[in-house]
Amino acid sequence: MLLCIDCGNTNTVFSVWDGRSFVCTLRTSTEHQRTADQYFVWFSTLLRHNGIEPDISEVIISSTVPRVVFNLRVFADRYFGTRPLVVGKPECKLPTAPRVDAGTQVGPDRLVNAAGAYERHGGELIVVDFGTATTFDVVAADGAYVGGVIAPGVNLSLEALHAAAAALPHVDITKPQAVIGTNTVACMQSGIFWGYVGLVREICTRIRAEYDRPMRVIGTGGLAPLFSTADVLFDSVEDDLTMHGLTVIHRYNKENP
Ligand SMILES: Nc1ncnc2c1ncn2[C@@H]1O[C@H](COP(=O)(O)OP(=O)(O)OP(=O)(O)O)[C@@H](O)[C@H]1O
Ligand SMILES: CC(C)(CO)[C@@H](O)C(=O)NCCC(=O)O
Ligand SMILES: [K+]
Repeated sequence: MLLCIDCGNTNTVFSVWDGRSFVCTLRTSTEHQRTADQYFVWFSTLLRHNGIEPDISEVIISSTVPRVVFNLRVFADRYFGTRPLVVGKPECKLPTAPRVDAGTQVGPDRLVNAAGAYERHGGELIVVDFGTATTFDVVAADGAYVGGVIAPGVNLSLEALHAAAAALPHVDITKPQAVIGTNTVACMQSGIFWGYVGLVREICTRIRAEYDRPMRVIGTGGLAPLFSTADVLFDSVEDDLTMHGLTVIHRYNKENP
């Protein structure tokens, strides 16, 4: 089985692919101190808890945090006897090379999202991912990542508000009943929720105008379903887009050694 690892700045997700579907998905916070042995204890315990034998023969990693990759490589080697494919490294090929400024290191999660979305939908897409950052990835007709937008993530904006203003509490993100809040929490929730609805709508409108072609918009990440209840922001919402992209890139590398 193939183990797909998506390491974000906040969370790391492990998903086991049996060739047809994801049989198990596990989430842990991203910590660069975590050792290969710690990963294995956590991973094998939870797999067994889910009734799955940790029978992993291949590993693919996408990491936005460079320093966690070393221990994940040791984990793959020590416990599964395999050399992982690491997205963004020269030995990991992409189905279509990105077209960006020379020397730019595109976040591997964005390259993976582009590959996953293209495989499902074909070209001319905007992928919106609500992770630590809210990212927009533009996918051309041939599947290439050709640029995008990086905005602060929803949780990050809320945390910044709480951290910078003594009287502002920590609040959870929800869709507020009204735009005009009549208490502090409601005011903050409204600012974040409707502010991000506007941000997503405006950025997609401007990308479409600049690109000057019809484009479909795919939403992904933990908060995409919540934002899709507010407005017609997305043509489709997919919670497994990054994981799907990892299987696409893995297959491409197997078929094009
Ligand atoms: N209503 C909600 N309010 C706050 N957070 C939510 C809500 N619904 C989902 N989430 C959060 O979304 C997160 C999952 O998002 P996702 O995996 O896309 O990004 P992340 O893990 O936060 O960031 P990264 O991938 O950059 O590490 C989870 O941490 C979950 O707590
Ligand atoms: C923007 C994030 C943090 C989103 O996870 C990640 O994709 C990243 O670190 N990117 C590097 C810069 C870039 O994508 O252009
Ligand atoms: K993510």
